[in-house]
Amino acid sequence: MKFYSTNNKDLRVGFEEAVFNSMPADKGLYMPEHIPRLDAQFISKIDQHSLPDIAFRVASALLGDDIAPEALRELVTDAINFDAPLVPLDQHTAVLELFHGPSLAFKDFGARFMSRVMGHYLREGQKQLDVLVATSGDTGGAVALGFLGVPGTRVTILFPRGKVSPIQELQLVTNGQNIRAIEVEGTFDDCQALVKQAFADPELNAQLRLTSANSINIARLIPQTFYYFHAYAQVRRAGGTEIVFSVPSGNFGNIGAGLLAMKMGLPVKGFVAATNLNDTVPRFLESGVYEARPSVQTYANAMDVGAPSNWVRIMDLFGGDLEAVRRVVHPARFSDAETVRAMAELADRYDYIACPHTAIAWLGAEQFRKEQPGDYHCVFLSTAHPCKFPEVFSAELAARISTPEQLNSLAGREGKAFAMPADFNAFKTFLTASE
Ligand SMILES: N[C@@H](CCOP(=O)(O)O)C(=O)O
Repeated sequence: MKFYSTNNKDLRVGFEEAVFNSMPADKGLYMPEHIPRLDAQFISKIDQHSLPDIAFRVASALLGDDIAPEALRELVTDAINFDAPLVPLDQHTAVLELFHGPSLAFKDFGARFMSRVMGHYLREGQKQLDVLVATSGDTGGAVALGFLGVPGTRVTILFPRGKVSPIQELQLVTNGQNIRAIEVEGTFDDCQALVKQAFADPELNAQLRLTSANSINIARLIPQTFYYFHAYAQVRRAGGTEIVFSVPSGNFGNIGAGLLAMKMGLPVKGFVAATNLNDTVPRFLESGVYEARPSVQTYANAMDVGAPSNWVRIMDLFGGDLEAVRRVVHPARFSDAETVRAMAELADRYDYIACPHTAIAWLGAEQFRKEQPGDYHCVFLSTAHPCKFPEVFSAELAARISTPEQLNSLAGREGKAFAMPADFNAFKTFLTASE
């Protein structure tokens, strides 16, 4: 499979180059040159397949022979070694829990797959790979665990100071070994802009072998399609056929992967793009005017993104046709007050404790059902375990949050983060000084 830049379809590169270069020099994003359709037979019998099986089929369709089948199967099975169960709340609504991996967030799908793809291509004696990642909360922790101790790699995580939850911060700053963290005086958008500027800086790229672990990297996006097919398989087992997915959205990689899955043949009735008050995309879908605004801090901090990177990919998937996007992607936005009320309602009505991001996705599903009643299944995505955000819950609800074993490894750990202004020269000096 070749990958083109969304800014120049004539620029085509192989998978390995797309992964390591992460972002084309023209600042577009890489997309597969054609979207393969999965075999209709396979889709019709998908309920007979396990998550690793589905993941292998989808990855093979997207990568062709870029990675040999046996190696790809091994890679996928090793990366996706945890489940993504669909938990029913009522007859027509279910939550897809994507937080059962090591960092307790859906980012483990992308980070684990990507680190293994890079491992597959890395050769001894090559220049050290400098992996840069900007995070608003969850991506950094997943990437850190994905690369911890991987020889030949060094990871630099940038996060906005004081804007991630205490547990997320521990996941970012306590890794040691080949993982370093920088707390940036600014927002996630500042962190993301610094990282993108680094990829566009010729001097830096002559000195260091830089790569991105954000969802601008196509290797982060591909594995996120797996769980949409897996959700469909589970809905089919429960006797359903038609699905609306409600996706908590920040950088728009998650819903972008869902739309890619749909283009590959996954039967979907529609998607809800559910945001917090960082609503650049809902505003765009409503008004047709794209205006990225500086992000504001909310309880659903991982979605505090003002300039979502992956929106260009979504427009590209629909050939730039906004009306076509609008037919499939339904916008929804919710305030902190609505989010907290939804968390309490989920607990009361269903005895389900959801993190703020998940609660926003549920609100999106509820809103869609009110607008378009019907016999379809609403699947809302749970992107992080609630134990990452105890401070957002009332004391009574916080006491009901389960403690997954993944949390134990953080207990009593001391961390370290370098403080830095949102200034490119300071970032560049940091990267080169510690070469
Ligand atoms: N929501 C993310 C922000 C980074 O987005 P990504 O799509 O590049 O992973 C986070 O939790 O850090």
